[in-house]
Amino acid sequence: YSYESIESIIKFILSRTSQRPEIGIICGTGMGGLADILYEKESFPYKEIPDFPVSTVPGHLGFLVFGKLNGTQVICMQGRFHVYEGYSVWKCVMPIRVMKLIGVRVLIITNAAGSVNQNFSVGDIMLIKDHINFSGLGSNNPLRGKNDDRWGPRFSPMSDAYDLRLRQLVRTIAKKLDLDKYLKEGVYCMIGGPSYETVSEIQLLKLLGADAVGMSTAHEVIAARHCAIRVIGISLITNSCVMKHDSEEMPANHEEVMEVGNLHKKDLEKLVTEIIMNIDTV
Ligand SMILES: O=P(O)(O)O[C@@H]1C[C@H](O)[C@@H](CO)O1
Ligand SMILES: Nc1nc2[nH]cnc2c(=O)[nH]1
Repeated sequence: YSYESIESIIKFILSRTSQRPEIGIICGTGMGGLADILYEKESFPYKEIPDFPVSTVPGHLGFLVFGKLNGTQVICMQGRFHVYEGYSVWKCVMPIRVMKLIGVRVLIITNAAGSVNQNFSVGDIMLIKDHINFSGLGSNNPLRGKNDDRWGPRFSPMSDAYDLRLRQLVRTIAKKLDLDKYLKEGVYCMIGGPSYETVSEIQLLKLLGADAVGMSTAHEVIAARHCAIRVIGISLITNSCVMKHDSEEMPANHEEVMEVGNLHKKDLEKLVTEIIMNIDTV
């Protein structure tokens, strides 16, 4: 997508809504309900937006939702694009550039993830402090190819990808909401998927310093930071990864992932609502 092609997508969308949000949300698997916290909603099915990919994964509805929360305008991706769906990594992150041109300054990225850290429990919320972009370390990076300086520089730092002050805000809010017992902080590792990890792969990720593993987010964060959008990353721990060979534990499965997403919907809604209401303070 050239800069100009994103501009023409923007033209299509903005001619159909007067909302101009500065805060974006990406809903993880089973967390599409996050859009329910908005009112005065205007929803655009991805399939009706020119040049937009479509959602193919259960638990990702496929709507771009504009709406308000306590007077603050928000744009929400009810469904994200994964590389394993067959989309190129640059295509998966295209909506982030759309958000940039709409005026988004802060992006709250949520995902469902398996726990690698054995101190984490299903239902915990992991505030992402860093990521390991497993597939991106080779060359599957969303910024690969000719750089357009209108988005950002050729070489983008990532050592400060997950905004420190916003993380402090999330911690404070979690405490206030009495969610701090569920709040963990850690490193998210993105793998390509769609197969879940083998036991040996989980052991490897543990050695590398990963606390949770999933199939999204890192590429989105890279695209967001490249165009100077500040990022909050939140993983809902939906399953404990099997750490030992020949164990009787239940293998990871997408039904469980979606179910846990649904079960902890209210906690996430409360947290995200309060974050949005206080974002201007940092
Ligand atoms: O879109 P997210 O990262 O929340 O979804 C995770 C990764 C896979 O898409 C799916 C596996 O169950 O959940
Ligand atoms: N790769 C990966 N993605 C997930 N998404 C939700 N749970 C998992 C998991 O265990 N592994």
